[in-house]
Amino acid sequence: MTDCRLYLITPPRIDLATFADDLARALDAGDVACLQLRLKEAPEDEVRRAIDTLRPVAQARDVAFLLNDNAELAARTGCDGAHLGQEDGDHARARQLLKDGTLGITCHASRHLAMEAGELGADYVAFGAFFPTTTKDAQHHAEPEILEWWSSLFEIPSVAIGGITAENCAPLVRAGADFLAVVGAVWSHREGPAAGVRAMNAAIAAA
Ligand SMILES: Cc1ncc(COP(=O)(O)OP(=O)(O)O)c(N)n1
Ligand SMILES: Cc1nc(C(=O)O)sc1CCOP(=O)(O)O
Ligand SMILES: [Mg+2]
Repeated sequence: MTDCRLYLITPPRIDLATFADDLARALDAGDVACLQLRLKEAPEDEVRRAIDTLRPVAQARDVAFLLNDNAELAARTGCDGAHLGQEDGDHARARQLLKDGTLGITCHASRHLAMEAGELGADYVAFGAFFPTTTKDAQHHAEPEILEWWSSLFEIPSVAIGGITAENCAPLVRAGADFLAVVGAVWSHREGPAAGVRAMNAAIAAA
């Protein structure tokens, strides 16, 4: 029995009028540990409206609501935390702003970046991209060995990301990933997002 859980990320662009219902159906379909709001290129007022609409949907289901890229806005709007990349500002300042909230940090395929993130108090470190992805232009490639190495030495949870699907995720679960972060595997699932959540949970359990 694995402790690995699903970490859901929104598509980069959403239609807020319909997305809240889609999200509720997806979260009701199976276990989801957290939802990251990742609206690339949206102006701040649009991100705020999305937070106001989607945060209650997630939090009512005990799904942690994390904001991509902006720890200050996350702290001001009742989010449970933020996910920051290496180019997303001062991580130490973000740790202060978020107080007890969750801070996740992108570490690509770098042991050095992961140890740095752990030292400044990250709640999880994210490695990727493990597989080709069309969701973003990923510049780094990670192998499952980095998950094995990390989990053998550190207690801080790891997140695996990048092109992960129900079909290819087993080696990442077996290598010790604590969370699998996905966009396409859920939102582009051929039978819809709820089926995507069910398929990911079944694959994690079977790994
Ligand atoms: C869980 C998780 N891991 C990695 C990323 C990538 O973050 P970043 O490098 O800042 O890239 P963008 O998401 O901002 O394009 C993530 N968002 N979530
Ligand atoms: C947002 C993101 N970050 C990545 C990284 O490698 O840091 S890969 C990625 C895209 C994840 O989407 P999908 O599950 O559709 O591949
Ligand atoms: Mg970022």
